[in-house]
Amino acid sequence: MSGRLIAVVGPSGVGKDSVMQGIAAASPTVGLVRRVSTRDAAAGGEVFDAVTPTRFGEMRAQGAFCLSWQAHGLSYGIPSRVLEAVRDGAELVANLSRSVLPEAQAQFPCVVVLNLTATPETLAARLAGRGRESAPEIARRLARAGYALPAGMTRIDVSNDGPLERTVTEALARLHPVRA
Ligand SMILES: Nc1ncnc2c1ncn2[C@@H]1O[C@H](COP(=O)(O)OP(=O)(O)O)[C@@H](O)[C@H]1O
Ligand SMILES: O=P(O)(O)OC[C@H]1O[C@H](OP(=O)(O)OP(=O)(O)O)[C@H](O)[C@@H]1O
Repeated sequence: MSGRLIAVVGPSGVGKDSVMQGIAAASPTVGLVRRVSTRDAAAGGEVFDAVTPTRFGEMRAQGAFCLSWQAHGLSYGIPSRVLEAVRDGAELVANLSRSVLPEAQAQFPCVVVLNLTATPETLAARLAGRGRESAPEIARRLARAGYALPAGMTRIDVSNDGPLERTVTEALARLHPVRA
């Protein structure tokens, strides 16, 4: 039986990486996808595989990614083995751009979108607190917060305005409902 990709999406600073890590830590059956990105390896935060833009282009040309996109002046890729693992039955959680959701739906046997939300005030405070981006870069990320999600996908909306543990508990309860 094929598995499922849990696509975690939402505006910059909403807590995608934090919630993904919480889900993987709390649920031994859910695996965490490690992205490839041209972001500086020393940037901190998310654990990812850092490559140069040239290497990223080579990898994409060689079919190393099942999904890839550009945002914030950076390139991001999901390794092709992720698609193979889901086809083989794995349940994996990945941080995706909202712009690649239709492509993810077309490629993967099953996708559920975990859409995280937070108020603009929360987003601004979290990005400033994270300290990974400059003030102009934070402003550009906040301007993208309202990016629309495609219709017609299985989607779970969860607020991450409150404590992280509460968000993780609610997300897991809705991803893995207990059947009587
Ligand atoms: N529920 C929460 N409460 C308080 N701080 C949070 C919460 N979720 C995430 N954060 C913090 O907010 C910042 C942005 O979180 P991050 O996971 O990097 O978001 P994203 O991946 O969506 O940009 C980080 O510093 C993180 O520790
Ligand atoms: O099209 P969007 O849905 O706006 O997403 C654009 C990009 O922003 C996020 O990247 P990244 O994790 O580098 O940034 P973030 O941690 O600030 O969200 C997300 O994972 C996408 O790669």
